Parts: sequence; structure tokens; C-alpha cells
Amino acid sequence: MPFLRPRDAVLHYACRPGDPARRAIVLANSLGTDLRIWDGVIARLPADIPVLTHDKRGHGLSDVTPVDMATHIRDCADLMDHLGLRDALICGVSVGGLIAQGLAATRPDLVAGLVLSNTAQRIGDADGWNARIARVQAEGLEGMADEIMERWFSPGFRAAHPADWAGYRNMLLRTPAPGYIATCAAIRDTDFTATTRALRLPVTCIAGSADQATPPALVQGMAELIEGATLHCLTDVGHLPCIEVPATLADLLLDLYGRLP
Ligand SMILES: O=C(O)CC1=CCC(=O)O1
Repeated sequence: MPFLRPRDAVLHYACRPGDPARRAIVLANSLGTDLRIWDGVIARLPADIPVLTHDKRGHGLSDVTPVDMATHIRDCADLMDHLGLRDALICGVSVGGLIAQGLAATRPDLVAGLVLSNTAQRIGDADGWNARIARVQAEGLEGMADEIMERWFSPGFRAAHPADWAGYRNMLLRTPAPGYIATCAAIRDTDFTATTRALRLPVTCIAGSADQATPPALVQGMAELIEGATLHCLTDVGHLPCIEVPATLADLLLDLYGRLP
């Protein structure tokens, strides 16, 4: 359970060392989750591939501070620099996908390829994020938890895995409200249309047909923006394929990993 304070905040991360000669895979989280959402994916990746996960600021065991998207991106870069990881495959889900796009644009030395899961170059609009921030300020995450869970998971996952569904609801509720709100504001203020359109590297985009947060049409718009990107739409899967279908996500990661120059 390592921690690092590269600048003004303690960051919690986990690094499965693997073979340092192999390219690393770096996994970046969504809003209101911690690094445990990747456990099922990591278990399916070959043991010699180094894998880095972290709790972004305001989440998990990392410090809660004001934050913008540039800071989330720099934190990920700081962890990679600390561990000597370069030229990695970065996979980000939702706001983690924004972090991945921003990392590729600002630190191309760290990024060989991207898997952009259930994300876009811009997620939502200012009115929506301001309304969510106001709700969480007034009611706490408890007041919004059930509707957020509806966006996260497909009906089939909820029916088949009620204990998991309840456990991930607990994960959401344990996110500090100030940390959650700070990342909502960071998402609200981010539009990577210009820099994502300029990316020139191998990219796999993933959507879920039951994703109510970043619906397939939104992910398709991002895929069409990036030259050469491929798009996979997973049937009856919600916003978090890393939880609902970890084997499929691991296969898609390894497919791109195996094709990187
Ligand atoms: O909570 C949601 O609506 C889903 C989501 C949006 C951005 C993110 O990271 O998660």
C-alpha cells in the first residue's frame, strides 16, 4: 500500500512490479471510485507486465485538495516518473480517460498507446456538473447515490451481482464529498477536443451499450476524432466494463498492448 507525496498532496498507488524490461500498463479511475475497480482486470493480465493504479486526489486514500484536470494529469505523470515508467499503455475509464488523453497530449514520452473506456474528449456540460455539485453540497453523496449507480451499472449486472452492486455503492459513499465535488468541477472545466484530435498514437475506444453516463454515441464521437482509433461497443455493459466484464477489458488491453510498436 505505497504512498508518495510528489508535490503538495499524498497520493495512494499500487504498482505490481512485473518484469521491469516489459512495457507497463497504467490504469486511471473514474469519478467516485478507488483503485480496487481494476482488481479483476489486473488478475487477468500476465504477471510479468508491470501495472500501476492510483487513487486520484480526493478519492480513496489520497489527499483531498482543490484540483483541476492538469493537476490530476500531473499526479499520474509524477507517479510514473517516480517509478521510472515510460512509453506505457494507458487505460482510463471516464474521467480517467480524460486524464489519459491529457497525459498523451502533454507527456508523450510516457504514453505508447491509449485504451479510452467509456469516456470522451468532453464529458457532460457545465449546467449538468454545476447541478450535480449543488446536489452533493446540499445532500451529500447519499442523496445522489442511487441515480449514480443507475448510470454506472447495467440492469443485468445489478440483478446478477447484488452484493457487488451494494459494495460499489459503499465505495461511492466513502468518497469524500469535497474530493468528489473538486473532480466534478475539473471535468466541467475540461474540453480536450483540440488536443485529442491532434493525437497520433494507437488508440482503442470502448463503449457500453447500457452506459447512461457516457453513451455509445458520445464515445463514437471521440473515436471519430482520433485518426486510426478503433471502437468496440460492449453489449449490455454499463459505464464500468473494468468491473462488469474484466476479462473482456483485459483482452482488449492485451490486444492493443501486443500491437504497440
Ligand atoms: O458518475 C457518473 O455519472 C459517471 C461518471 C462521469 C465522469 C466519471 O468519471 O464518472
